Amino acid sequence: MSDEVKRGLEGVVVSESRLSYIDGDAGELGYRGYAIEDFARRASYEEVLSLLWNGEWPTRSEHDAFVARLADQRDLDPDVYDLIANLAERDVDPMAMLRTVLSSLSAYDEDAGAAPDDRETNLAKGCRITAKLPTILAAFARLRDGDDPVDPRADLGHAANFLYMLNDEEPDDVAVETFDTALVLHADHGLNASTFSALVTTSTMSDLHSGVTSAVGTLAGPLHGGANQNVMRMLQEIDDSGKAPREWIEDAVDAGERVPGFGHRVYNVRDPRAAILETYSEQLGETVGDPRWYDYSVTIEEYMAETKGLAPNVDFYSASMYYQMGIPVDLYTPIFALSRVGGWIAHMLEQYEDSRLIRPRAHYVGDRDREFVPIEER
Ligand SMILES: CC(=O)SCCNC(=O)CCNC(=O)[C@H](O)C(C)(C)COP(=O)(O)OP(=O)(O)OC[C@H]1O[C@@H](n2cnc3c(N)ncnc32)[C@H](O)[C@@H]1OP(=O)(O)O
Ligand SMILES: O=C([O-])CC(=O)C(=O)O
Repeated sequence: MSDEVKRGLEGVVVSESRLSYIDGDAGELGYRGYAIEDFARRASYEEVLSLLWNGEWPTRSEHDAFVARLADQRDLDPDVYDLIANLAERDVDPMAMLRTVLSSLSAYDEDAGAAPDDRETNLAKGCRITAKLPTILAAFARLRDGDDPVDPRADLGHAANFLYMLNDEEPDDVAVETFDTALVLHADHGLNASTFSALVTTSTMSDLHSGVTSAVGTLAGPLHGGANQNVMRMLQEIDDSGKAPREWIEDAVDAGERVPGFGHRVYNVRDPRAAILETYSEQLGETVGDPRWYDYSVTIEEYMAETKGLAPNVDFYSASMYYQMGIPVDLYTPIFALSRVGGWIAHMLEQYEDSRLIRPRAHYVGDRDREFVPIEER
Protein backbone atom coordinates (compact mmCIF):
# COMPACT_ATOMS: atom_id res chain seq x y z
CA MET A 1 0.00 0.00 0.00
CA SER A 2 1.49 3.37 -1.07
CA ASP A 3 2.00 6.08 1.53
CA GLU A 4 1.96 8.81 -1.09
CA VAL A 5 -0.25 11.61 0.25
CA LYS A 6 -2.72 13.20 -2.19
CA ARG A 7 -3.60 16.37 -0.30
CA GLY A 8 -7.24 17.27 -0.76
CA LEU A 9 -7.63 13.95 -2.64
CA GLU A 10 -6.72 15.93 -5.77
CA GLY A 11 -7.07 13.79 -8.90
CA VAL A 12 -7.99 10.66 -6.90
CA VAL A 13 -10.70 8.57 -8.58
CA VAL A 14 -12.83 6.84 -5.95
CA SER A 15 -15.86 5.57 -7.85
CA GLU A 16 -17.68 5.23 -11.15
CA SER A 17 -20.71 7.40 -11.87
CA ARG A 18 -23.17 7.88 -14.73
CA LEU A 19 -24.43 11.24 -13.47
CA SER A 20 -22.33 14.21 -14.59
CA TYR A 21 -19.51 14.38 -17.09
CA ILE A 22 -16.91 17.12 -16.57
CA ASP A 23 -13.98 17.91 -18.86
CA GLY A 24 -11.95 20.40 -16.85
CA ASP A 25 -9.62 21.30 -19.71
CA ALA A 26 -12.27 21.77 -22.36
CA GLY A 27 -14.74 23.45 -19.95
CA GLU A 28 -17.52 20.95 -20.64
CA LEU A 29 -20.30 19.72 -18.37
CA GLY A 30 -23.12 17.30 -19.12
CA TYR A 31 -25.75 15.48 -17.06
CA ARG A 32 -26.26 11.84 -18.09
CA GLY A 33 -24.63 12.54 -21.46
CA TYR A 34 -26.53 15.76 -22.31
CA ALA A 35 -24.49 18.97 -22.61
CA ILE A 36 -25.79 21.69 -20.29
CA GLU A 37 -25.84 24.23 -23.13
CA ASP A 38 -28.48 22.10 -24.90
CA PHE A 39 -31.01 21.95 -22.08
CA ALA A 40 -30.23 24.60 -19.42
CA ARG A 41 -32.75 27.10 -20.81
CA ARG A 42 -35.19 24.54 -22.18
CA ALA A 43 -35.63 21.91 -19.47
CA SER A 44 -37.12 22.70 -16.06
CA TYR A 45 -35.49 21.80 -12.74
CA GLU A 46 -38.16 19.12 -12.24
CA GLU A 47 -37.19 17.53 -15.59
CA VAL A 48 -33.55 17.57 -14.53
CA LEU A 49 -34.45 15.82 -11.27
CA SER A 50 -36.14 13.07 -13.27
CA LEU A 51 -33.12 12.80 -15.55
CA LEU A 52 -30.69 12.57 -12.64
CA TRP A 53 -32.75 10.19 -10.52
CA ASN A 54 -34.11 7.92 -13.28
CA GLY A 55 -31.55 8.20 -16.07
CA GLU A 56 -33.85 9.52 -18.82
CA TRP A 57 -35.83 12.67 -19.56
CA PRO A 58 -39.45 12.13 -18.50
CA THR A 59 -42.29 11.83 -21.00
CA ARG A 60 -45.02 14.48 -20.70
CA SER A 61 -47.22 12.21 -18.58
CA GLU A 62 -44.33 11.09 -16.36
CA HIS A 63 -43.35 14.73 -15.94
CA ASP A 64 -46.87 15.87 -15.03
CA ALA A 65 -47.14 13.08 -12.44
CA PHE A 66 -43.72 13.94 -10.96
CA VAL A 67 -44.46 17.68 -10.80
CA ALA A 68 -47.75 16.93 -9.03
CA ARG A 69 -46.01 14.55 -6.63
CA LEU A 70 -43.42 17.18 -5.70
CA ALA A 71 -46.04 19.92 -5.34
CA ASP A 72 -48.03 17.66 -3.04
CA GLN A 73 -45.07 17.31 -0.62
CA ARG A 74 -44.28 20.98 -0.02
CA ASP A 75 -46.14 21.46 3.26
CA LEU A 76 -44.31 21.30 6.58
CA ASP A 77 -45.41 19.86 9.89
CA PRO A 78 -46.45 22.65 12.33
CA ASP A 79 -43.56 21.59 14.64
CA VAL A 80 -41.13 22.26 11.80
CA TYR A 81 -42.57 25.77 11.36
CA ASP A 82 -42.06 26.30 15.11
CA LEU A 83 -38.42 25.25 14.83
CA ILE A 84 -37.90 27.60 11.87
CA ALA A 85 -39.58 30.43 13.81
CA ASN A 86 -37.26 29.84 16.80
CA LEU A 87 -34.19 29.89 14.61
CA ALA A 88 -35.45 32.98 12.75
CA GLU A 89 -35.91 34.75 16.08
CA ARG A 90 -32.28 34.00 16.93
CA ASP A 91 -31.33 35.24 13.45
CA VAL A 92 -29.08 32.23 12.85
CA ASP A 93 -27.12 31.88 9.66
CA PRO A 94 -29.47 30.54 6.94
CA MET A 95 -27.20 27.57 6.16
CA ALA A 96 -27.10 26.58 9.84
CA MET A 97 -30.89 26.89 9.88
CA LEU A 98 -31.22 24.74 6.77
CA ARG A 99 -28.90 22.04 8.14
CA THR A 100 -30.80 21.91 11.44
CA VAL A 101 -34.31 21.94 10.00
CA LEU A 102 -33.43 19.47 7.28
CA SER A 103 -32.09 17.09 9.86
CA SER A 104 -35.34 17.41 11.83
CA LEU A 105 -37.39 16.34 8.77
CA SER A 106 -36.42 12.72 9.31
CA ALA A 107 -38.42 12.75 12.57
CA TYR A 108 -41.58 13.43 10.53
CA ASP A 109 -40.77 11.21 7.52
CA GLU A 110 -43.12 8.27 7.12
CA ASP A 111 -40.27 6.12 5.73
CA ALA A 112 -37.73 7.05 8.41
CA GLY A 113 -37.42 3.44 9.57
CA ALA A 114 -37.09 1.91 6.08
CA ALA A 115 -33.95 0.06 4.96
CA PRO A 116 -31.41 2.79 4.09
CA ASP A 117 -30.71 1.38 0.61
CA ASP A 118 -34.30 0.78 -0.51
CA ARG A 119 -34.58 2.64 -3.84
CA GLU A 120 -38.34 3.21 -3.80
CA THR A 121 -38.46 4.64 -0.29
CA ASN A 122 -35.35 6.71 -1.04
CA LEU A 123 -37.05 8.19 -4.12
CA ALA A 124 -40.06 9.00 -1.94
CA LYS A 125 -37.86 10.55 0.76
CA GLY A 126 -35.89 12.39 -1.93
CA CYS A 127 -39.11 13.92 -3.30
CA ARG A 128 -40.18 15.02 0.16
CA ILE A 129 -36.82 16.57 1.05
CA THR A 130 -36.50 18.36 -2.31
CA ALA A 131 -40.08 19.62 -2.18
CA LYS A 132 -39.82 20.92 1.40
CA LEU A 133 -36.49 22.75 1.18
CA PRO A 134 -37.90 25.81 -0.65
CA THR A 135 -40.77 26.04 1.86
CA ILE A 136 -38.27 25.96 4.75
CA LEU A 137 -36.01 28.63 3.28
CA ALA A 138 -38.80 30.98 2.23
CA ALA A 139 -40.51 30.65 5.63
CA PHE A 140 -37.26 31.41 7.46
CA ALA A 141 -36.51 34.44 5.27
CA ARG A 142 -39.95 35.88 5.93
CA LEU A 143 -40.12 35.05 9.64
CA ARG A 144 -36.79 36.73 10.40
CA ASP A 145 -38.14 39.86 8.71
CA GLY A 146 -41.24 39.73 10.91
CA ASP A 147 -43.53 38.53 8.09
CA ASP A 148 -45.80 35.48 8.09
CA PRO A 149 -44.74 32.51 5.95
CA VAL A 150 -46.60 32.15 2.66
CA ASP A 151 -48.19 28.76 1.97
CA PRO A 152 -46.87 26.89 -1.08
CA ARG A 153 -49.03 26.90 -4.21
CA ALA A 154 -49.47 23.55 -5.97
CA ASP A 155 -50.23 25.22 -9.31
CA LEU A 156 -46.74 26.76 -9.52
CA GLY A 157 -43.53 24.98 -10.59
CA HIS A 158 -40.59 24.49 -8.24
CA ALA A 159 -38.81 27.74 -9.18
CA ALA A 160 -41.93 29.91 -9.40
CA ASN A 161 -43.32 28.59 -6.13
CA PHE A 162 -40.11 29.41 -4.22
CA LEU A 163 -40.07 33.00 -5.51
CA TYR A 164 -43.78 33.31 -4.73
CA MET A 165 -43.32 32.03 -1.15
CA LEU A 166 -40.31 34.32 -0.65
CA ASN A 167 -41.93 37.52 -1.89
CA ASP A 168 -45.66 36.84 -1.41
CA GLU A 169 -46.07 37.84 -5.03
CA GLU A 170 -46.33 35.78 -8.18
CA PRO A 171 -43.03 36.16 -10.06
CA ASP A 172 -42.94 37.27 -13.70
CA ASP A 173 -41.84 34.94 -16.49
CA VAL A 174 -38.32 36.39 -16.69
CA ALA A 175 -37.71 35.81 -12.98
CA VAL A 176 -39.04 32.25 -13.18
CA GLU A 177 -36.93 31.38 -16.23
CA THR A 178 -33.81 32.91 -14.72
CA PHE A 179 -34.22 31.17 -11.37
CA ASP A 180 -35.18 27.85 -12.91
CA THR A 181 -32.07 27.93 -15.12
CA ALA A 182 -29.93 28.63 -12.05
CA LEU A 183 -31.48 25.60 -10.33
CA VAL A 184 -30.81 23.46 -13.41
CA LEU A 185 -27.18 24.57 -13.61
CA HIS A 186 -26.42 23.95 -9.93
CA ALA A 187 -28.07 20.52 -9.76
CA ASP A 188 -25.04 18.28 -10.10
CA HIS A 189 -21.28 18.44 -10.47
CA GLY A 190 -19.50 15.14 -10.02
CA LEU A 191 -17.77 14.43 -6.72
CA ASN A 192 -17.65 17.99 -5.42
CA ALA A 193 -16.99 18.27 -1.68
CA SER A 194 -20.63 18.32 -0.52
CA THR A 195 -21.62 15.38 -2.71
CA PHE A 196 -18.59 13.47 -1.50
CA SER A 197 -19.50 14.13 2.11
CA ALA A 198 -23.02 12.83 1.45
CA LEU A 199 -21.46 9.69 -0.02
CA VAL A 200 -19.08 9.22 2.90
CA THR A 201 -22.09 9.37 5.22
CA THR A 202 -24.24 6.93 3.28
CA SER A 203 -21.30 4.59 2.63
CA THR A 204 -21.72 3.55 6.27
CA MET A 205 -25.30 2.52 5.33
CA SER A 206 -26.62 5.60 7.07
CA ASP A 207 -29.83 7.09 5.68
CA LEU A 208 -30.66 9.71 3.04
CA HIS A 209 -31.55 12.46 5.55
CA SER A 210 -28.14 12.01 7.22
CA GLY A 211 -26.40 12.21 3.84
CA VAL A 212 -28.19 15.40 2.86
CA THR A 213 -27.54 16.95 6.29
CA SER A 214 -23.80 16.22 5.98
CA ALA A 215 -23.82 17.71 2.50
CA VAL A 216 -25.48 20.97 3.59
CA GLY A 217 -22.80 21.44 6.24
CA THR A 218 -20.11 20.89 3.64
CA LEU A 219 -21.65 23.17 1.02
CA ALA A 220 -21.74 26.07 3.49
CA GLY A 221 -17.98 26.73 3.50
CA PRO A 222 -16.53 29.69 1.55
CA LEU A 223 -14.33 27.44 -0.57
CA HIS A 224 -17.47 25.70 -1.90
CA GLY A 225 -21.07 26.94 -2.07
CA GLY A 226 -20.45 29.75 0.41
CA ALA A 227 -18.42 31.57 -2.25
CA ASN A 228 -21.49 32.96 -4.05
CA GLN A 229 -22.49 35.26 -1.18
CA ASN A 230 -18.88 36.36 -0.72
CA VAL A 231 -18.77 37.36 -4.40
CA MET A 232 -21.69 39.72 -3.83
CA ARG A 233 -20.15 41.13 -0.66
CA MET A 234 -16.99 41.83 -2.66
CA LEU A 235 -18.99 43.63 -5.38
CA GLN A 236 -20.75 45.67 -2.67
CA GLU A 237 -17.39 46.53 -1.07
CA ILE A 238 -16.12 47.73 -4.42
CA ASP A 239 -19.20 49.89 -4.82
CA ASP A 240 -18.88 51.34 -1.31
CA SER A 241 -15.13 51.94 -1.64
CA GLY A 242 -15.37 54.67 -4.26
CA LYS A 243 -12.32 53.08 -5.91
CA ALA A 244 -12.25 52.03 -9.56
CA PRO A 245 -13.09 48.28 -9.64
CA ARG A 246 -9.74 47.46 -11.26
CA GLU A 247 -7.82 49.32 -8.57
CA TRP A 248 -9.86 47.61 -5.84
CA ILE A 249 -9.24 44.11 -7.16
CA GLU A 250 -5.56 44.86 -7.76
CA ASP A 251 -5.19 45.91 -4.11
CA ALA A 252 -7.03 42.80 -2.90
CA VAL A 253 -4.92 40.43 -4.99
CA ASP A 254 -1.70 42.26 -4.00
CA ALA A 255 -2.73 41.82 -0.35
CA GLY A 256 -2.82 38.04 -1.00
CA GLU A 257 -6.60 37.70 -0.77
CA ARG A 258 -8.39 34.79 -2.35
CA VAL A 259 -10.96 36.17 -4.74
CA PRO A 260 -14.32 34.43 -4.29
CA GLY A 261 -15.82 32.97 -7.45
CA PHE A 262 -12.44 32.20 -9.06
CA GLY A 263 -10.45 29.01 -9.37
CA HIS A 264 -11.63 25.43 -9.37
CA ARG A 265 -10.30 22.00 -8.47
CA VAL A 266 -11.42 20.49 -11.80
CA TYR A 267 -11.73 23.31 -14.34
CA ASN A 268 -8.53 24.76 -15.72
CA VAL A 269 -10.62 27.03 -17.93
CA ARG A 270 -13.86 28.99 -17.52
CA ASP A 271 -16.65 27.02 -15.86
CA PRO A 272 -19.26 26.42 -18.60
CA ARG A 273 -22.05 27.29 -16.15
CA ALA A 274 -20.57 30.79 -15.67
CA ALA A 275 -21.09 31.58 -19.37
CA ILE A 276 -24.84 30.93 -19.11
CA LEU A 277 -25.26 32.70 -15.77
CA GLU A 278 -23.31 35.68 -17.12
CA THR A 279 -25.92 36.29 -19.82
CA TYR A 280 -28.65 36.51 -17.16
CA SER A 281 -26.58 38.85 -15.03
CA GLU A 282 -26.00 41.12 -18.02
CA GLN A 283 -29.64 41.04 -19.16
CA LEU A 284 -30.99 41.83 -15.69
CA GLY A 285 -28.64 44.81 -15.43
CA GLU A 286 -29.83 46.10 -18.80
CA THR A 287 -33.48 45.62 -17.84
CA VAL A 288 -33.20 47.76 -14.71
CA GLY A 289 -30.85 50.23 -16.40
CA ASP A 290 -28.07 49.61 -13.85
CA PRO A 291 -25.26 47.55 -15.38
CA ARG A 292 -22.98 48.28 -12.38
CA TRP A 293 -22.83 44.80 -10.86
CA TYR A 294 -22.27 43.11 -14.18
CA ASP A 295 -19.65 45.67 -15.20
CA TYR A 296 -17.70 45.25 -11.93
CA SER A 297 -17.81 41.49 -12.48
CA VAL A 298 -16.43 41.76 -16.01
CA THR A 299 -13.57 43.99 -14.79
CA ILE A 300 -12.66 41.46 -12.09
CA GLU A 301 -12.79 38.58 -14.56
CA GLU A 302 -10.47 40.39 -16.96
CA TYR A 303 -8.02 41.26 -14.19
CA MET A 304 -7.95 37.71 -12.80
CA ALA A 305 -7.36 36.25 -16.27
CA GLU A 306 -4.51 38.69 -17.04
CA THR A 307 -2.71 38.51 -13.73
CA LYS A 308 -3.48 35.10 -12.20
CA GLY A 309 -4.66 33.04 -15.16
CA LEU A 310 -7.77 32.17 -13.14
CA ALA A 311 -11.29 31.94 -14.57
CA PRO A 312 -14.68 32.34 -12.87
CA ASN A 313 -16.55 29.37 -11.45
CA VAL A 314 -20.32 28.87 -11.09
CA ASP A 315 -20.46 31.10 -8.01
CA PHE A 316 -19.22 34.24 -9.75
CA TYR A 317 -22.04 35.44 -12.02
CA SER A 318 -24.82 33.79 -10.01
CA ALA A 319 -24.13 36.40 -7.29
CA SER A 320 -24.94 39.50 -9.36
CA MET A 321 -27.79 37.59 -10.98
CA TYR A 322 -29.50 36.78 -7.66
CA TYR A 323 -28.82 40.30 -6.36
CA GLN A 324 -30.56 41.86 -9.32
CA MET A 325 -33.52 39.56 -8.65
CA GLY A 326 -33.79 41.16 -5.21
CA ILE A 327 -32.78 38.03 -3.30
CA PRO A 328 -31.08 38.65 0.11
CA VAL A 329 -27.34 37.93 -0.13
CA ASP A 330 -27.20 35.33 2.65
CA LEU A 331 -29.80 33.20 0.87
CA TYR A 332 -27.54 32.53 -2.13
CA THR A 333 -25.82 29.50 -0.60
CA PRO A 334 -29.06 27.96 0.73
CA ILE A 335 -30.47 28.45 -2.79
CA PHE A 336 -27.49 26.48 -4.10
CA ALA A 337 -28.55 23.72 -1.67
CA LEU A 338 -32.17 23.85 -2.93
CA SER A 339 -30.80 22.82 -6.31
CA ARG A 340 -27.84 20.59 -5.40
CA VAL A 341 -30.06 18.44 -3.20
CA GLY A 342 -31.14 16.80 -6.48
CA GLY A 343 -27.54 15.85 -7.25
CA TRP A 344 -26.81 14.68 -3.70
CA ILE A 345 -29.82 12.37 -3.81
CA ALA A 346 -28.92 11.09 -7.29
CA HIS A 347 -25.40 10.21 -6.14
CA MET A 348 -26.65 8.50 -2.98
CA LEU A 349 -29.18 6.46 -5.00
CA GLU A 350 -26.38 5.46 -7.36
CA GLN A 351 -24.07 4.56 -4.50
CA TYR A 352 -26.64 2.48 -2.59
CA GLU A 353 -26.81 0.17 -5.64
CA ASP A 354 -23.24 -0.98 -5.08
CA SER A 355 -22.00 0.56 -1.86
CA ARG A 356 -18.68 0.05 -0.13
CA LEU A 357 -17.51 1.84 3.02
CA ILE A 358 -15.44 4.95 2.18
CA ARG A 359 -12.48 4.90 4.47
CA PRO A 360 -9.14 6.28 3.25
CA ARG A 361 -6.00 6.35 5.39
CA ALA A 362 -3.78 9.10 6.79
CA HIS A 363 -0.03 8.68 6.72
CA TYR A 364 0.93 8.83 10.42
CA VAL A 365 3.78 11.29 11.01
CA GLY A 366 3.45 11.74 14.80
CA ASP A 367 5.61 10.38 17.63
CA ARG A 368 5.66 6.67 18.59
CA ASP A 369 6.69 4.60 21.61
CA ARG A 370 6.22 7.45 24.10
CA GLU A 371 6.02 6.51 27.76
CA PHE A 372 2.67 7.10 29.46
CA VAL A 373 2.81 9.13 32.71
CA PRO A 374 -0.28 8.92 35.05
CA ILE A 375 -2.01 12.24 35.83
CA GLU A 376 -0.71 12.31 39.47
CA GLU A 377 2.86 12.32 38.19
CA ARG A 378 2.51 14.95 35.45
C1 LIG B 1 -19.35 25.56 -6.36
C2 LIG B 1 -17.90 25.58 -6.03
O1 LIG B 1 -17.50 24.99 -5.06
S1 LIG B 1 -16.82 26.39 -7.06
C3 LIG B 1 -15.53 26.95 -6.00
C4 LIG B 1 -16.02 28.06 -5.09
N1 LIG B 1 -14.95 28.61 -4.25
C5 LIG B 1 -14.40 29.79 -4.48
O2 LIG B 1 -14.73 30.48 -5.43
C6 LIG B 1 -13.36 30.24 -3.48
C7 LIG B 1 -12.12 30.74 -4.18
N2 LIG B 1 -11.41 29.67 -4.83
C8 LIG B 1 -10.56 28.86 -4.15
O3 LIG B 1 -10.33 29.06 -2.96
C9 LIG B 1 -9.89 27.71 -4.89
O4 LIG B 1 -9.74 28.03 -6.25
C10 LIG B 1 -10.68 26.40 -4.75
C11 LIG B 1 -10.94 26.08 -3.30
C12 LIG B 1 -12.01 26.47 -5.47
C13 LIG B 1 -9.87 25.27 -5.39
O5 LIG B 1 -8.80 25.03 -4.58
P1 LIG B 1 -7.56 24.08 -4.98
O6 LIG B 1 -7.91 23.20 -6.11
O7 LIG B 1 -7.13 23.44 -3.71
O8 LIG B 1 -6.48 25.08 -5.52
P2 LIG B 1 -5.39 25.82 -4.64
O9 LIG B 1 -6.03 26.44 -3.44
O10 LIG B 1 -4.27 24.86 -4.40
O11 LIG B 1 -4.96 26.96 -5.63
C14 LIG B 1 -3.98 26.81 -6.66
C15 LIG B 1 -3.28 28.16 -6.83
O12 LIG B 1 -4.22 29.11 -7.34
C16 LIG B 1 -4.38 30.19 -6.40
N3 LIG B 1 -5.79 30.47 -6.31
C17 LIG B 1 -6.79 29.56 -6.44
N4 LIG B 1 -7.97 30.17 -6.32
C18 LIG B 1 -7.71 31.47 -6.10
C19 LIG B 1 -8.53 32.60 -5.91
N5 LIG B 1 -9.86 32.47 -5.91
N6 LIG B 1 -7.96 33.78 -5.71
C20 LIG B 1 -6.62 33.91 -5.71
N7 LIG B 1 -5.77 32.87 -5.92
C21 LIG B 1 -6.34 31.66 -6.10
C22 LIG B 1 -3.85 29.68 -5.08
O13 LIG B 1 -3.39 30.71 -4.27
C23 LIG B 1 -2.76 28.75 -5.52
O14 LIG B 1 -1.62 29.52 -5.85
P3 LIG B 1 -0.16 29.01 -5.44
O15 LIG B 1 0.00 27.70 -6.17
O16 LIG B 1 0.70 30.11 -5.93
O17 LIG B 1 -0.19 28.86 -3.96
O1 LIG C 1 -17.07 20.52 -8.39
C1 LIG C 1 -16.61 21.22 -7.47
O2 LIG C 1 -15.56 20.96 -6.85
C2 LIG C 1 -17.29 22.48 -7.10
C3 LIG C 1 -18.37 22.87 -8.02
O3 LIG C 1 -18.16 23.51 -9.02
C4 LIG C 1 -19.73 22.45 -7.72
O4 LIG C 1 -19.95 21.76 -6.71
O5 LIG C 1 -20.65 22.79 -8.48
